[in-house]
Amino acid sequence: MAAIEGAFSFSVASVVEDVLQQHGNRPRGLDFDARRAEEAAFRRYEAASWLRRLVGVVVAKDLPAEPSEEEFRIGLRSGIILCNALNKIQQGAVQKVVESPLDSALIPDGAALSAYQYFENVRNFLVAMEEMGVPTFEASDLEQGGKSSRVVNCVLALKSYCEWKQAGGNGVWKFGGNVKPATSGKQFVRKNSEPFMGSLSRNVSADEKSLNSVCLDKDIDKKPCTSLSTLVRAVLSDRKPEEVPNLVESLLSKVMEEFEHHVSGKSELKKANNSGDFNISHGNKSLLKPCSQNVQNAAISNRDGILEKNQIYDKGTQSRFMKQKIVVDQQQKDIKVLKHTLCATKSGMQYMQMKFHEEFHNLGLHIHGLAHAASGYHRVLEENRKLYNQVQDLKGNIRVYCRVRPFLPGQYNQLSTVGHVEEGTITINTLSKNGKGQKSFSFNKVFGPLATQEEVFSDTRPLVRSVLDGYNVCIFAYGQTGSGKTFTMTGPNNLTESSQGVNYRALGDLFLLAEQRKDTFFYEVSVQMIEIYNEQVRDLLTSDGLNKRLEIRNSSQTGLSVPDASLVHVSSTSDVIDLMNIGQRNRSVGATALNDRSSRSHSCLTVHVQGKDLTSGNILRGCMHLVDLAGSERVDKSEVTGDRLREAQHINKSLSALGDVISSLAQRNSHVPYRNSKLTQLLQDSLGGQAKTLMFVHISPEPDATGETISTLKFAERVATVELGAARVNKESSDVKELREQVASLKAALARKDGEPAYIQQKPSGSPCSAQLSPFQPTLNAKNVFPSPNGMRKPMEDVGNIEVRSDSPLRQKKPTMDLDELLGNSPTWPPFSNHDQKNVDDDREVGPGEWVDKLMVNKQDPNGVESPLMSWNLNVPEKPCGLFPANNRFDVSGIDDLDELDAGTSDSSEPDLLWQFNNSKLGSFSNGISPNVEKALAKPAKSPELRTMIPKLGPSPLRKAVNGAGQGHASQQRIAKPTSVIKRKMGSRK
Ligand SMILES: Nc1ncnc2c1ncn2[C@@H]1O[C@H](COP(=O)(O)OP(=O)(O)OP(=O)(O)O)[C@@H](O)[C@H]1O
Repeated sequence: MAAIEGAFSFSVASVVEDVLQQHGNRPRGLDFDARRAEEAAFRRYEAASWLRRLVGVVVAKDLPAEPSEEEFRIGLRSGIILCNALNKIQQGAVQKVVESPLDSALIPDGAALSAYQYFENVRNFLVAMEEMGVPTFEASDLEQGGKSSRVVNCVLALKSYCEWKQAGGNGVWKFGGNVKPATSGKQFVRKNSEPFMGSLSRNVSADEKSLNSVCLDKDIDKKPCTSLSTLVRAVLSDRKPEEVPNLVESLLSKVMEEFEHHVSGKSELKKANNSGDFNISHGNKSLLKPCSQNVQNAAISNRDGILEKNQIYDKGTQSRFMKQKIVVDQQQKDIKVLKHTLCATKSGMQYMQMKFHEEFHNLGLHIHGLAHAASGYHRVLEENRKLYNQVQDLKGNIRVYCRVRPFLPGQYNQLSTVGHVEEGTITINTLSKNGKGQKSFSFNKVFGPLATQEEVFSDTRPLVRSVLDGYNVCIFAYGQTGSGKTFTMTGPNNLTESSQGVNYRALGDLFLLAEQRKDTFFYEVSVQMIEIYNEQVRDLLTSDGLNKRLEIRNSSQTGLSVPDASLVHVSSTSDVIDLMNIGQRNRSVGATALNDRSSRSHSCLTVHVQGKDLTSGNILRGCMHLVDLAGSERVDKSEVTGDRLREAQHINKSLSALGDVISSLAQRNSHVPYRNSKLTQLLQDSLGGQAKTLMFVHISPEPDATGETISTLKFAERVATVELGAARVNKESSDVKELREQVASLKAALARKDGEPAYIQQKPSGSPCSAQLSPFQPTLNAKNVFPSPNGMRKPMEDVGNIEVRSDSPLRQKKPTMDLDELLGNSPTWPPFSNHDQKNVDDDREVGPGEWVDKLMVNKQDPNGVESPLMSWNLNVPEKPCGLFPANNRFDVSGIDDLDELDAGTSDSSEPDLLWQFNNSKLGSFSNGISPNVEKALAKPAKSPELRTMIPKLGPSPLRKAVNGAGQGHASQQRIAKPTSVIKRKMGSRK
């Protein structure tokens, strides 16, 4: 029976029950319900233990090995165990298993989240089972008690499917049991015994049975069979023997009926599924007998139900499929559209890329062109700047750099008076009657408030360096008090390397360059430091310097304007720093509480450079004045008294003298009033000579200084227009030459009288110079002595700050006829080393006629020929009848005020002299002396004594001087004074 039951998978117990009911006597003592429950429990245990085995106890922790129906339901309610089991059998059958983070037992049934998760899992499980063709249950079966039998059936069907797969099952697995497909199993279940029959009749397929037989060793598998035979035996045991055959017959026929019903149901199902063969493992059609109408009807209705279900299922699937197809079609269409769009976008992008490249290329070309134009523009600008500077150089203009001081700490919230600063232009915001205005000024360079000391110096460097090439250089700082003059020239009080001013940097640069040139030149650098306070010149390098009054001598042969000031040899920047510290200390000694000396005095650091050319032996001399002027502001004299008033007067005097000199030079006046102040005297060589001059004009940014700022800038603009003589040199040179020739004629006349060599006496009428040159040409390098024809500013080597070799005749002719020098007994500069000291000593020994040398050195013959003066010098000086006393001194008795004399004799500039000269109508004179010369030469001398001497100048006095030992001092003066005057005039053009 058990075999039959197993083979045909329907419930024999229910058949027996039916039969007994038909026979009207239900077996006593038989508890069918208990049996059904027992059977259901066995099946549940089987399902549970299979699940536990399959998914592991850990995953199936909520599922006991032998669960009650409630435990079984709750254990599987989350769907996790089911899904995991299914995935174990068919990987990926349930794509996503929602694992509940909480123990499902702890979650209240009504918890929305867990309910949703369970539902998700269970639904996914059921769908997958459906797709596999495995009988399923309804999700609600897990939610309500009493329906777990269908779940058990489903699990056991899955188990059967698993075993089929494990046994190498291929193709489509066919379920052999008469279990309803997915949703409702009611058609297959008898109404009156649903719970029991559910557990007995469903899912016990032949396959399952066979699989069950595999597990025969387990008691659980034997129990249904055992209980069935026990049931039959129990039923038959209390029957009378005559009842047994009937009972058995009806029992068998009932079994057959059930069997046929089962078979026909299967076949219907098979047909409905178009599967062709009905899977009956041990089925044998010959065994089938005609079924009763009921069974057939049931089977038909069952089949219809299946078909209907299948149709519904198919329809659902189809509609789902259709929907999916529509979606897929739509998506494909979309993809096509997208592809098209992508293509269009791609080609658009390519086009744009191409265009971009094209434009980029064009832009590159454009930028290249612009860059080229810009560099060209910059080149042109640079070229312009160079040309401008060259023109300035050619014209000999004073360079003017303007520097704007930044606001000092605590002033930052003020509005600057400086509107705009460009390369060479500065615009000042002004306040006028008409409201706000602007005024622009142009200079060689303008440094804004942010300019560093290094930047300022870098534009000054070339000028400084030319000192080593033998130029005279003057750099002076101008501006009102507190505008930053000292800052630029020296630096701030707390000096650092980066804040060092022009003075330190200039000296540092000189040493650096001297070092670089040491293979070709030997340089010696010496320094003087003076201040002009209240029109008194004081030495800042000696402690008692403030008490000693020094004199300024522009024509000093030594090249020292203030020969009496200490001249200290320096060989390094640190030497300079030490010296400047001494200078600053000495300067501050003179300061009082009321009077900051730096604001009230002019200070001047003068650097003297002497360089010896190691190959030619030539000596270059250059000097550089670095001047920090007193504050330029106009002092209202009514507001100050006493010392302050005196200071103000002196400052005003010296600065207005500077202004006068500048404007005289700017207007090319014949008279330039250098002598009106010590300052202009000091700067005479730099302002009117062939020096390179740079003025730093400083302005403050404060609005209340606008008035001073404007007047400062106006002054500076006037300074910028001044031409330093180069243009005048050409013109003046020819005149000077003429003068020289006339003097030479005088000399020749003298010589003739004294039986001088024939070449002197035979002076050609046309050119007095040319006839006298030849004998000296071998010993005199005229090229180094005479000015170049174009009159351009030249290195001192060319224009006069040069000494030729010590053995040169020129070297021996040192001018000492300057009045100041004659009177001042000035020290020799520079303190050269031994071999040079000899030359210096030689210089001292040179006596009469030295002025000629000075004249020669400073003014060269444009034709490059030797001047007749030279020949005169070479022949005359050592004669006992010398024109000048050997001690180089005039008899100046009767000239009380040296300043007066000085001013009288050298107040005029060279143009002044020339003007006088032109007016004197020099041209022809008999006996080598023109009356005009007398006039011209006599004019500058203020002393009546000197003036009375001039008319006597001529052959006779000279002759007297040469011949007559009795010619006293006076006659020497008569000659000397005019020549001295000439020399001074020439010397002033140095
Ligand atoms: N370019 C600058 N950058 C920073 N500070 C500056 C600058 N120029 C000047 N100063 C500062 O301004 C103040 C006045 O400057 P400085 O003493 O150089 O003026 P000055 O014109 O020399 O005055 P005086 O006429 O009294 O000598 C100082 O404190 C100085 O450090």
